[in-house]
Amino acid sequence: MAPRTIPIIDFSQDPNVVAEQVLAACSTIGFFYMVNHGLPQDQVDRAFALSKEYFDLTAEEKRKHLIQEHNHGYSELYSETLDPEHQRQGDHKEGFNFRNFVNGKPFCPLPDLFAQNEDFLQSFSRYPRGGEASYQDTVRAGAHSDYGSITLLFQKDVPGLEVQANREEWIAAPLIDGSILVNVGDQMQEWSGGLFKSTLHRVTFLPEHNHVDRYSMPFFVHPEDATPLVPIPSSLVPPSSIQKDENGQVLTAGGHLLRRLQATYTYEK
Ligand SMILES: O=C(O)CCC(=O)C(=O)O
Ligand SMILES: [Fe+2]
Repeated sequence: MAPRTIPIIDFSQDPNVVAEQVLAACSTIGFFYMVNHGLPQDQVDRAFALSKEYFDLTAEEKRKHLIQEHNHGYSELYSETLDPEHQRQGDHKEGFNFRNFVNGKPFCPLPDLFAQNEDFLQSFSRYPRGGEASYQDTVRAGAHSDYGSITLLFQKDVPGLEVQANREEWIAAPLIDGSILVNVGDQMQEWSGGLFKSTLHRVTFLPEHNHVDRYSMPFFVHPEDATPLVPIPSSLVPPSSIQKDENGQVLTAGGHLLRRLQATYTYEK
């Protein structure tokens, strides 16, 4: 049975205790808050300030770097639909995703603002205030699991994230000052033979969203595209079937990501 609240894990404890708590969280609810993690708050604040500065640019400026299949660039309001089976409309949020830097170089040319602040880049999302009245769903970012290994999420000012505990009940993921919310993604679930849970989560409209923009920064941790998604040898990892792609090959991290992006994004050429 997964806990009904998201556990808070103090990373300044004895590492063995931390490891036990991480194992318990990842194998039940698939989410935990990391506190005393050592990442200075002023760096987080600077990254949020950079994200605000970027989203405040004109639509024309932002559209110069529209996201394409390679998953790098700007996504406009409604262009991503995280839960295509249940949503009537795309997500009420805008975002900017970055691909891994290789040899210190970004995958594609960056907007000037980002090129001058490379140390602070991760995925940025903004959920603009208002809009619920004209929006057809009460959900702003559809229910989904993350596609990578783990995600480190920073939220600011207003909550809205919900996590599905026990595969049925939605529980709120409140803001906890100075914490990083960590969750297991699909790749980690595969590597652990299903021991670690890649849990559904979503963002819903809250009354305060009428007045306040909501910003979040998910840092999606991904391995090299060619990494196979096969269970790692461990006494804790149960034997499980290995996922294959359309060509009968073992599914890779990059293959899985591509599948998910194709199902959830509408790209403009
Ligand atoms: O904005 C949030 O709080 C979460 C967003 C999210 O789950 C995602 O972008 O994968
Ligand atoms: Fe997510």
